[in-house]
Amino acid sequence: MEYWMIRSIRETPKILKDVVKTPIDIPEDFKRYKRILFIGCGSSYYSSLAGAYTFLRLSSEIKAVAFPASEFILTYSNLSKDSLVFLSSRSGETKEIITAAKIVKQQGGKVIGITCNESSTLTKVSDAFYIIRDGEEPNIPATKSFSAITLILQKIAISLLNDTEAIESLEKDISKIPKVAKKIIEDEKEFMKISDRTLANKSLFVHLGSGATYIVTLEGALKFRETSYIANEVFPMFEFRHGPIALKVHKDKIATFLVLHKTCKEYEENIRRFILEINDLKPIIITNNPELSEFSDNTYLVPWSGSEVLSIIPFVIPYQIMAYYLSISLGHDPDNPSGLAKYVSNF
Ligand SMILES: N[C@@H]1[C@@H](O)[C@H](O)[C@@H](COP(=O)(O)O)O[C@@H]1O
Repeated sequence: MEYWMIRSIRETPKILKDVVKTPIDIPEDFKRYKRILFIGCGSSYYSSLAGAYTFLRLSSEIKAVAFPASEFILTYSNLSKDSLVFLSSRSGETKEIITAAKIVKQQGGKVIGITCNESSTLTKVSDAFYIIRDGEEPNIPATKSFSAITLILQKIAISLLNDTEAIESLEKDISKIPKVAKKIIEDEKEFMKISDRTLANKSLFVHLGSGATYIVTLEGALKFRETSYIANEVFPMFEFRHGPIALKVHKDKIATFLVLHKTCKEYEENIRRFILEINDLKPIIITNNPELSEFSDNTYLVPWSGSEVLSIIPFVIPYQIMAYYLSISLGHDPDNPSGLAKYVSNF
């Protein structure tokens, strides 16, 4: 039996094509804001991290930061004073998001909503909004909607940069993402094999990433938690050496994912040494650097040659597919994970 989750993943290239074509028309008076907040819950929080990361890497003028909506409400709401705030929510109904929108407006900030649900409460409380057409998913774990929300946030961030040349080159990269996504999805069987070979019978998944791929590993770990109920730990790659490496005593029970975009040559040697250091964990390596593939029998070479900042979508799709097949092989229903709802309606 085939579940909705895999069908949604397969629809990713199609909805990304629409996002690529979506015109970005931020109202002129919103552009004066020099602080930008990205807020979401669950997968939409990780998309929000991608939005903030885009500014962090590419702009020295605009200060951007991402929060889970609950943390914004409890601790950081004063930051929305005079800020432009992107609130992302697939459903547009998550209660923390709606509460956050009200706080932002009370504080004099502007709210831009990003959602797949045009008739949602979020669109009603936003000053402006973007709709992801066909982004709604019958499956509870977000897949194509995660990619689409991530892409629109990154597209918006890029449109607000002050460097025409950089914008042009990044937009070229953006236009390549749907095709690359399609190519990766054609490798579905490969991920099924990795999942069968390596993940069954493990009780802890450890994920190591850096920069954009750190965000990928956060979302990837959430997919495994949601669909397979397995414990997952996520670390910026080299942080693993500062304590968590002690987990190696359980090496037979751990599946390790090393998810890496090509880095500058200067640090390649450090990465090689690190891979040797964790060799006994037999990492699954997901990378676009062919030179790292020799380090494991379990490697997937991501066909992405564009900017590191825009690598989140190409790198996350393998994770979504592996999570799907693991859930199936464990006999779970990936569309309706136990105890989870599409969105949380109370706060
Ligand atoms: N179980 C779901 C998550 O899978 C989802 O990511 C989150 C945010 O939902 P939304 O993006 O609709 O606000 O809500 C629930 O917790």
